[in-house]
Amino acid sequence: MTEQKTLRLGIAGLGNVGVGLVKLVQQQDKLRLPGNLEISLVSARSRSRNRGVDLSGYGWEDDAAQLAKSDKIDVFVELMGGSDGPARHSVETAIRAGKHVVTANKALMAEHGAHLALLAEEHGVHLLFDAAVAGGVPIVRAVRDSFSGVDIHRVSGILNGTCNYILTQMLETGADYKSVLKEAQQLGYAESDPYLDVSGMDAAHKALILAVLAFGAKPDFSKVRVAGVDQIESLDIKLANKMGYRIRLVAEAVQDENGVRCHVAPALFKVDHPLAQVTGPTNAVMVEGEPVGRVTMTGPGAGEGPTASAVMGDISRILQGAVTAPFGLPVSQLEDKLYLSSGDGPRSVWFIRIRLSDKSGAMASLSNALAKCDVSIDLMQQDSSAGGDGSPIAIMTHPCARNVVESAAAIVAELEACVDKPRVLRVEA
Ligand SMILES: NC(=O)C1=CN([C@@H]2O[C@H](COP(=O)(O)OP(=O)(O)OC[C@H]3O[C@@H](n4cnc5c(N)ncnc54)[C@H](OP(=O)(O)O)[C@@H]3O)[C@@H](O)[C@H]2O)C=CC1
Ligand SMILES: N[C@@H](CCO)C(=O)O
Repeated sequence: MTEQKTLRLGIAGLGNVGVGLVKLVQQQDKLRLPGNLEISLVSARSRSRNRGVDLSGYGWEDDAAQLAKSDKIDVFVELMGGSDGPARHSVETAIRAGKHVVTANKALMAEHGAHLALLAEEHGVHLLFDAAVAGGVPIVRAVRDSFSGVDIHRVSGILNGTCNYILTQMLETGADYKSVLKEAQQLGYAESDPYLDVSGMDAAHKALILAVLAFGAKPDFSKVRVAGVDQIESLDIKLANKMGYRIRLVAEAVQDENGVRCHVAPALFKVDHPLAQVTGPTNAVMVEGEPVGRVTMTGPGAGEGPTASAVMGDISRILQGAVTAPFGLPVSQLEDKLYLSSGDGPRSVWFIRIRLSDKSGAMASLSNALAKCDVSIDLMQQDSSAGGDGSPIAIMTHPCARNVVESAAAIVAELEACVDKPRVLRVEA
């Protein structure tokens, strides 16, 4: 029998995920790892903070980049976050020093992934990031490795646990946006800057990583169209619900004749649609391609334990050996094929939420404005119980292009009877 390999870890970042990883390493006897792990060095900003785990046996390094190149480690685990600054610097330092790297940092991989992957290829080290997309769901590994024999045409789903938690809690408990976001932060789902979550940026980082893995697209974050949930109000969720829909933040990367388009936006799904049934911090990712058909993976997308388990999966892979290109294909083979879709895009049904003043003629001016732009109304719902300024009205249109409905919304916004900016959301088939 061959002797079991031992890897020495250096962990930079002892927040939600870092502490989760330390706990897992401390319980490694219960796991099925193909070797042994030792934590040699750890780093965080505050050395004195009580983190609820015993760190007394590990060396401490104030500077993550010093830790990254220390002779005392074999694997650098980056769990600090941030697309630049210490995260980027220390990962580069580790790779240049010949250390394997594991990171959960999607912002870093989306914005500098090609550069870091090339560096890792040149130095013959692992750069693994399974935790960066969908937390505990092993979708990175599945798309990169298991589906490398599949001609993928679409990857889509719910990729941000915080937003999904906010959207479901606001509906289920009636709580307001701010208090639910605070809960998501307390539960360890949100980024240290939660703007990244609610603006859709975090899901966009993840969607871009999936686009690189699924389509061999060269990463370019400026080619991702992003909208978040920060503009969604309880009223929108309530009106959508009354019409039999749920709002979800959906991310998608699709290959078509023009290349690969990648976008993130809130959209409405019928209550019986599988994505409408994904609640709380759960993520769901659907991969469609030939000859496999459609595969959906669902599971906890955020939080200490699930994310740490994904980091541990990557460390376990390093124990197994064989270094492969971080994105599956070598960086030299990634192609410039991401493109920003134009406004006309595929035709769709749209949900428009408007607040109209209670003056006579208000409804007539609204339907005239929509008719002028060729936006035809399929269903209309009024919520007289909502209170506040104006009467909330929700409309489902007949299918039309995005630029058509957006021009109509801009004209409606200028009507004297319109109290605030109309909300326009795509209704998914
Ligand atoms: N939370 C989650 O559910 C998930 C998170 N991720 C990713 O994992 C990474 C970590 O997330 P999370 O644990 O939630 O973040 P936290 O904010 O909880 O923790 C960040 C940690 O990094 C430390 N840190 C920050 N700057 C430095 C620095 N310059 N040098 C050394 N340490 C530093 C902080 O130190 P201190 O504690 O002293 O302030 C803290 O311990 C991020 O990239 C995130 O996007 C990925 C998937 C899921
Ligand atoms: N903030 C992220 C963490 C997991 O990547 C989320 O809520 O999904």
